Amino acid sequence: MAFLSNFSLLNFYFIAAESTYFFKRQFSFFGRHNIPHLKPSIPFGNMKDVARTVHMLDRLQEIFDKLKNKGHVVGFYNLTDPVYIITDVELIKYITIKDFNNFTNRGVFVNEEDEPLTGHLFALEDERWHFLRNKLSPVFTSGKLKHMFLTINNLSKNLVDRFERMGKNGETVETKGVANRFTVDIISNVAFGMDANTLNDQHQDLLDIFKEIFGAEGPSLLYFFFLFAFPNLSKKLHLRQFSKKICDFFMEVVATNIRNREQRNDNRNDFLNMMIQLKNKGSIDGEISSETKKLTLNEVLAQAFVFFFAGSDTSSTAISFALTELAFNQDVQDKLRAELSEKTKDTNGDISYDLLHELTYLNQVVNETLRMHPSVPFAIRKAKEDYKVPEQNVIIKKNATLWIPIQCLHYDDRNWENPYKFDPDRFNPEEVAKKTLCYFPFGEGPRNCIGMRLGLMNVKVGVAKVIQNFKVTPDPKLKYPLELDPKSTSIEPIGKFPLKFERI
Ligand code: HEM
Repeated sequence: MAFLSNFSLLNFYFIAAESTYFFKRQFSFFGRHNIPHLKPSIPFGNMKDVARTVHMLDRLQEIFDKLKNKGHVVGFYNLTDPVYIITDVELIKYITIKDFNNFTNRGVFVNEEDEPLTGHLFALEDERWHFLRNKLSPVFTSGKLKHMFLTINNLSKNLVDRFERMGKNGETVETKGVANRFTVDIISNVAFGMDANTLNDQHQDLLDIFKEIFGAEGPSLLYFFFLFAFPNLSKKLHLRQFSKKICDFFMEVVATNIRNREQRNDNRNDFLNMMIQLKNKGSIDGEISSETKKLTLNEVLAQAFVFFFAGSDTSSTAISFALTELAFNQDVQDKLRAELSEKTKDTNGDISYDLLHELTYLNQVVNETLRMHPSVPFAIRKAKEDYKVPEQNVIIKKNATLWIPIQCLHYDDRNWENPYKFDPDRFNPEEVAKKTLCYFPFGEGPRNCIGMRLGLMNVKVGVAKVIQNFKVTPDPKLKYPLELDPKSTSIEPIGKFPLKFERI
């Protein structure tokens, strides 16, 4: 017994010494490389209390504000992983555009053997990313978007009906829940040709999956940050990004739709058919392409999945924040409604694809929403080789992770006057023409958001239709300025988005 307890004691000392060495080494990284940073704490680095009492974005903002004048690159410990935060707009242009070859990848979790759906555009690297990006870009040309617009416009009628039903008699509506249904219906339709109709309470299965990916039912935020920080270790440990249930569901639904279309020779002009063409012929009908290598079925399924994953919550988050800001800023809401009435007076309220692009104030409102509440608050890159930061005595080390803190840059008072005020006039076309904006809601460079125009269309149509039909006001319980809910895996205020919709 004595021997055993001596052995355990030795083991204990050994593990304690090893851990102390590990943490000391990890947490001295920025000190050794002369990068400004805030003192980390063991074992969470700069993530102490995050996802419990502090929102991740509030912590990032605190670090950015304290250190932004101390260097173009500052340090942040995501758990024990040192992450370089870029605070300078010129350097962001270097990283995302000029020196893109050194920062092509994100270095995020991919495990195609265990989870084929992780082999998607957002996560893939180098040649595989390049091949798929080239193949998928024609999906978002103007002609194809016009076609998608018809779907979105039709679904917006269901959106209005649902707000009307739920908001009857002055009831408060949790707006994000409804906006989620709208964007799930859109993306399911355009990405896998499925008439989900969740706005009319059909396909609860899709909503359950959505909630498992984005909601409280899914893994905690810290789990995702672990996958982010240690993608290779996570792969070795066979950790999953998405549960087997989610993967099986998607693979079954999309593969069945593909099979049915192939059997029926159904040549609908939509996203799924473009993917079927890429799988069977290597190119999309009517598009000139020098590369005719075909996509595999798994590649098609993973891309359909990433469109759902990257396209639905981003758009519904933006719609929910836009309506909430409009509820608290009635003057802006009135001005937007006046533009919509004026521009649609000859069309009986209908908005066509071309008219949508003439709605300048709507554009300003959506831009300002994405400035204050970017649905993707930071972009990620990984350095392939050591990188000397231009005009600074700083080296970004090979294999390091970089974050471009989109949201912090949007609140940076070096670039924006009165940044915490919701003011769509900052995007007035004459103002915009005068200066280069520090504005990255869809990222930057060749690796920017491929679905930008579709995302903007979803948000604009959703917001326009609601404001044409309802006066939107906040539930008295909702605090303004909005405070983010630290525990939520989505970006949402404490108490979510409770609003009232009074029919006009
Ligand atoms: C308001 C809506 C949206 C916002 C704010 C948004 C934002 C972003 C951002 C910031 C990135 C990272 C860019 C970078 O690293 O430089 C991104 C990437 C991406 N987004 Fe979006 N997005 C939206 C909608 C969509 C939609 C509708 C789709 C597809 C249907 C989509 C698909 C993607 C994909 C596939 C990537 C990875 C691109 C690549 O690595 O080549 N997004 N998005």
